[in-house]
Amino acid sequence: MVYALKDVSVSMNGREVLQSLSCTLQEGKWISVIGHNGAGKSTFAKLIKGLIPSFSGEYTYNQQPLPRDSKGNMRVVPQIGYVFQNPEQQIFETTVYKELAFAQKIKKGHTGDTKAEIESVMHQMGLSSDLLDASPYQLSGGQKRRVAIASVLIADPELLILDEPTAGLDPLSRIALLEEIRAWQRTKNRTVIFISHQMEDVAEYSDEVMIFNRGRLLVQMSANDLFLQHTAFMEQAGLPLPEPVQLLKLIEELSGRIIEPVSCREEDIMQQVRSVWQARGIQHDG
Ligand SMILES: Nc1ncnc2c1ncn2[C@@H]1O[C@H](COP(=O)(O)OP(=O)(O)OP(=O)(O)O)[C@@H](O)[C@H]1O
Repeated sequence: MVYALKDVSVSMNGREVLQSLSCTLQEGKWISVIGHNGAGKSTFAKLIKGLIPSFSGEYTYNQQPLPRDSKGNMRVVPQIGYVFQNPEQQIFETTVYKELAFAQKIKKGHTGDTKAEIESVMHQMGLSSDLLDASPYQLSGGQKRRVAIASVLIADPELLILDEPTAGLDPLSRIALLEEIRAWQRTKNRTVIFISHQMEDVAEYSDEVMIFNRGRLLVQMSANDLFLQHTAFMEQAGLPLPEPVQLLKLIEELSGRIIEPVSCREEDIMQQVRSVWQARGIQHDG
């Protein structure tokens, strides 16, 4: 599956909020979307989901135009899941089970094995089945967020949009949640569009990164290329580098050596940094 935009512009209240946007979203990729407040990230996500009825340019799915209604307006794309910011605010059923059963019914038009599917999605999101009878309001913030995400995953979307899914979570809950989403994505080979202001998470999880700047897509490239080779794009957008990359640059400066980690993930960077450090220690000892 490939979603593609070609020369798309979006105007709202007479102002162009996305300009000449062209990109492709490939199957099985974790694509992070970064940029300052107001850069156009959420508008891009809504556009992909089909929530923006009218725009100029082309939006295709597997090279075919996406369906429109009789007035030519874009329709909501059902196979895309959208987790809005603070999704737990949209939980309204009295138990976790009812919330997920409701989501399953409306999103999937479902009449099959409700309970088994609900338990499976709970498991994917690291939630115990013991919580099925609990009121969502008894859950912790992290658990509530997971239930809200599970209610989107239950429709088995082929592309999942997450708009700042970890906002307000503590560091441990944040990592646990992202790990669960990554496990889901990898097992099913799904595409994730991840909007985030946390550059460390972006470096850790992304295959590709899209930088938005003032309504324009500045660049779409692999996370490794962006954070290890082409950091000028981050400077151009006024965005900070992930902390491990900042450390890498500092050590390079201090050691006078170019360090080439295999990826921009923290573990790979720290491994290289440690070996440079150790090599210097041995030199000093000698
Ligand atoms: N319904 C609307 N009507 C008019 N302008 C809008 C509307 N929705 C968004 N905008 C404008 O479009 C621009 C992009 O907004 P958008 O929400 O896409 O930014 P963002 O990058 O997601 O920001 P943030 O990081 O704060 O969520 C902003 O200037 C915003 O004010």
